[in-house]
This record gives sequence, structure tokens and C-alpha cells, in this order.
Amino acid sequence: MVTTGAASEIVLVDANAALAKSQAQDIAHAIPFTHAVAVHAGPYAALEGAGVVVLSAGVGQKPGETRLDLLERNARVFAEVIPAVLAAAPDAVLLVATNPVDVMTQIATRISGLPPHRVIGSGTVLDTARFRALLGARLGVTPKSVHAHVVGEHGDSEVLLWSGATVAGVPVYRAAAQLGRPLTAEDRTAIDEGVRRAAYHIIAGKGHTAFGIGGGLARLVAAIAGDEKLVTTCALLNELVVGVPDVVLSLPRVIGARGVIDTILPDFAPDEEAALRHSAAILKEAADGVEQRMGWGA
Ligand SMILES: NC(=O)C1=CN([C@@H]2O[C@H](COP(=O)(O)OP(=O)(O)OC[C@H]3O[C@@H](n4cnc5c(N)ncnc54)[C@H](O)[C@@H]3O)[C@@H](O)[C@H]2O)C=CC1
Ligand SMILES: CC(=O)C(=O)O
Repeated sequence: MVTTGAASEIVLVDANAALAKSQAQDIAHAIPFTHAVAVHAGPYAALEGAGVVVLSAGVGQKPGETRLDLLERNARVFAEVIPAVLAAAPDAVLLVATNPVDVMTQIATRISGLPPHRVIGSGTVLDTARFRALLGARLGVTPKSVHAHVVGEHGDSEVLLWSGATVAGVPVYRAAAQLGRPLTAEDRTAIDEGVRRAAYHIIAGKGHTAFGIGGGLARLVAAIAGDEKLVTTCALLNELVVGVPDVVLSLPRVIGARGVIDTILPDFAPDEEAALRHSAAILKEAADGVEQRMGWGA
């Protein structure tokens, strides 16, 4: 957020206050090279007046763990964190990053009692970036010129929308052929694996992921701060999607000052729609399960 100037003031709040203070000091030393952003650490009360609160408290995956394995532990963290955030910043848009981000967004929506459009999960903003990055590298064009989306879970059941992927408005297979870099079935499998398993590969090497999600969160914060009407994939509680009621998952959304303004339902190929239904069912089951285990059942 500091490197892109996404906000005018950033407050770090963490159960480990010494860590938050040190991170804030270290980040502040980059300000002369980047943007005029005030960065400091503080207690929850320091969030007063915040337009957006990014929720990233909790545990991450260890090698071998899936995102859904983190559910109970992080649900307990949110039960503590969200009331404290709202007491200080009742008008903020909540932006959830903690994993499993889709179910955690559903939990945040329930605990906060806020209208769903104000509780956004980063969802597949990162997977969409990974898909664009890998397609761009394969085609020899900047990922900024690749339009492609990942929908559904931010996790193992996510759905890469190959049918709608384009470069210069040309379907990606035809664009690739024109560029002399035809996409083979092996390329498609490798790109799918590279997107879907990216976190596992990075965590195996460095223990966590940070820069991709940092870029995605900064982009979402800038869109909210600037009331941009940016279209990007992110997660939100859907009343009904592909036949599944009350489930949080990612679709392309329009983002402005008050959160999500609208959702755009892509034209799915039949296999993509079936895969999205499968993803929605997995998320619904996980969300219903944690609600019951936490004693929040309807
Ligand atoms: N949505 C996405 O695409 C991504 C999500 N993540 C998720 O973000 C979360 C955080 O990941 P990292 O920053 O790598 O972990 P981390 O362990 O570096 O940071 C988590 C922080 O949460 C704090 N914390 C824990 N319980 C707390 C509480 N009750 N109140 C206040 N603070 C508390 C800890 O003190 C710690 O500093 C994980 O769930 C991880 O899986 C990480 C990368 C990408
Ligand atoms: C950790 C995580 O969710 C990711 O990098 O995709």
C-alpha cells in the first residue's frame, strides 16, 4: 500500500504489539522512496475513522496444510478481532485476507452484522493475477494486457475461466497462435497447476506468501479509497450462485467507496459452470460446518 500510495494513513494493529511497531518503523523508512503515507502501529482505538480495515490476523498454512484446515483456529481469532475493529471503525469497509478467505469472509459477515457489500474477501484477486502472470509469460506479453479471471474458491477447487480469457479482445488460444506461441494441452495443464498450487509451492520454499497478496490488497484498497468502480474478482456473500444459496465465493465485481457495487456473471462454458457449482458446494459445506461447530448454527 505504501509503494502504490493506496492510502493516506496506515495503522498496524496486532496481538504482538512489538511486532506491529517494528514493522511500522521499517515500512516508514521506505516512505522517502515511495509515497507520502503516514504509517504507524497502535491499539484498536487508533483505527478510528478508517475507511477500510484489512483483516489478516490469524494463522497461515504450514507445508502440507490446505487453507480449509485453518478454519476453526481463525474463526476464533475473528470472533475476538471483529467486534474490537467495529467498536473503533464502525463505518469501515472490511477487507478479509485471512484464510480460508471465502469462509472467513462469511464468518466476518455474520459476526459484523454489516451489509454483505461492505465485507469483501480478497478471494481470487490473487489467483486471477497469477493466471494473468503465467499467461502473459507464455505469450510473451505483459500480464497487464491479458484479461482472464479465476472464480470460485480461493483454494483447491478454484475455476480458471479459459473460455473468456483474451488478449486484445482475441480469445487467448487464437492470440497465442497469432503470436507464434500456440497454447498446447500441456501448457494449459502447467498453467492450471501453477495457479492452483502456487501457494503450496511458495510456502514450501519460503514459508508464506506476501508480495502477490500485498499487491492485490493494495489494489482493492485503492479502488475503495478512490471510488474507482474497478472490476476485479473478489469474494462476497452471494444470495444465490449457480444454484447454491448463501455462499461466499469470488466472481468479477465492481468496487467503489462503499465496497462491492455490482457483480458481473461471466459467460461460462458448461464445464466451467459445473466446476463453479462444485466449488460453491465445497465452500457451503465448510461454512455450514464451522457455523455448527462454533455454535453459530441458525
Ligand atoms: N487471501 C490470500 O490470498 C492470502 C491469505 N493469507 C492468509 O493471511 C493470514 C496471515 O498470514 P501471514 O501474514 O503470513 O501470517 P503471520 O503469522 O505472519 O501474521 C499473522 C498475524 O496475526 C496476528 N494475530 C493472531 N491472532 C491475533 C488476534 N487474536 N488478534 C490480533 N492479531 C492476531 C499474529 O500476531 C501475527 O502477527 C493467514 O491466514 C494466511 O493464510 C496469506 C497470504 C495470501
Ligand atoms: C496463502 C495463500 O492463500 C496464497 O498465497 O494463495
